[in-house]
Amino acid sequence: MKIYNIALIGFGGVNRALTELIATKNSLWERDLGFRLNIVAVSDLYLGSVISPNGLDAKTLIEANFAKGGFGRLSGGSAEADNETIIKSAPVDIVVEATFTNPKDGEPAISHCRWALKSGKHVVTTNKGPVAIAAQELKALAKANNVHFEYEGSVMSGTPVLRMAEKTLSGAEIKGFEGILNGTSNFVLGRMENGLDFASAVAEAQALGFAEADPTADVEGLDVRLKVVILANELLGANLKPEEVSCEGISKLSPSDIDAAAKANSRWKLIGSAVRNADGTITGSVAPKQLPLEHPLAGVNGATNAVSLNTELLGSVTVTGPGAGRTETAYALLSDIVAIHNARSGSLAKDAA
Ligand SMILES: NC(=O)C1=CN([C@@H]2O[C@H](COP(=O)(O)OP(=O)(O)OC[C@H]3O[C@@H](n4cnc5c(N)ncnc54)[C@H](OP(=O)(O)O)[C@@H]3O)[C@@H](O)[C@H]2O)C=CC1
Ligand SMILES: N[C@@H](CCO)C(=O)O
Repeated sequence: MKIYNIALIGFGGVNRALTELIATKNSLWERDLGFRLNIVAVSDLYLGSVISPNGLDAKTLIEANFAKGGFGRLSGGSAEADNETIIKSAPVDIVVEATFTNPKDGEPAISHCRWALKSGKHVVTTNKGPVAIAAQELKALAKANNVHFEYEGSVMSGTPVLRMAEKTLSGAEIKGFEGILNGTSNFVLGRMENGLDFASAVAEAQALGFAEADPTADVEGLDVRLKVVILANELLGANLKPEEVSCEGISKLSPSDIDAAAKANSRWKLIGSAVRNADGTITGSVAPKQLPLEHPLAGVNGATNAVSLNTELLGSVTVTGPGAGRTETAYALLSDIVAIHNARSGSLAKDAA
């Protein structure tokens, strides 16, 4: 049985949810997946950082109500978030990057991933910045250092879309996609249809753990823009940068726009899409669209996301599932670790044969 030592960078909703899963499910994972996870280091802007080579108790990490700088009171702890030292020096196999997504330049998360990969550590992340802005560089670094860079949760939370397409749609010739790719804005639009005002609906999405640290990224479409870039680059072989994707969010939609759509048997949805043009170039866009109720994406509600992949050989293939949520996104991290475990176990078996 394998034990993976891990470092958590950022200890907000997602990494706390992963810690809760570790506290309750390690024995199950040992039996069903063939590994356990051992948290050896944590670093968080608010709480500080801590390294404990033998491992930190996951239950204590969750239940202790640490104050600002609280990790400084632990053995091996500091009141400062010394990410660089933790990432480079902690004796871990996997760095779990779940700090805030910076839609402008992806930092500091890109540096976190770089430091980890250069130190020979696998990276699993739900952070969209490094994947949308620096995937090529980070994948090359991973390859050069014989480690993995995995990021299933960067699109549609724990709902498998990147790995599903890569593993099961090879040869189907994906020509484009359109989807609902932001849980917060979809949730907000639904709450507004029920008569709630925009600000209260955003506050609800924040309380439920769907929204970004700065929810402007959700409602102005910046988060979807990163996801369109990730999907286009991964599934269509594009080389898009976020600023090349046109972007409009939902903040200009008024209650009367929402009512007018309902009277016309339709619904506003924030749609992210990309298409391969006749000349081979790829065009991506993010914009609110008024969809007739019979449209397949019109019935996707709350924080659920869906993406329809337009393929040459299969026609349209639609994947639907949670697009946000703490535990749902922690599952994406687990799925990345399972992928690493299976790939490493497979190559060890091949070496032994
Ligand atoms: N929640 C969700 O449903 C989903 C989230 N994601 C992505 O996963 C990541 C984590 O999300 P979530 O846990 O919800 O976000 P949170 O805002 O709850 O947590 C992020 C944590 O990281 C800390 N942090 C921020 N900057 C740094 C830094 N430089 N060094 C160390 N710690 C830092 C924050 O501290 P402080 O609060 O003091 O700033 C906070 O504790 C984000 O990138 C998000 O976009 C992806 C899919 C779904
Ligand atoms: N804030 C994002 C999280 C998932 O990336 C959303 O609401 O979809």
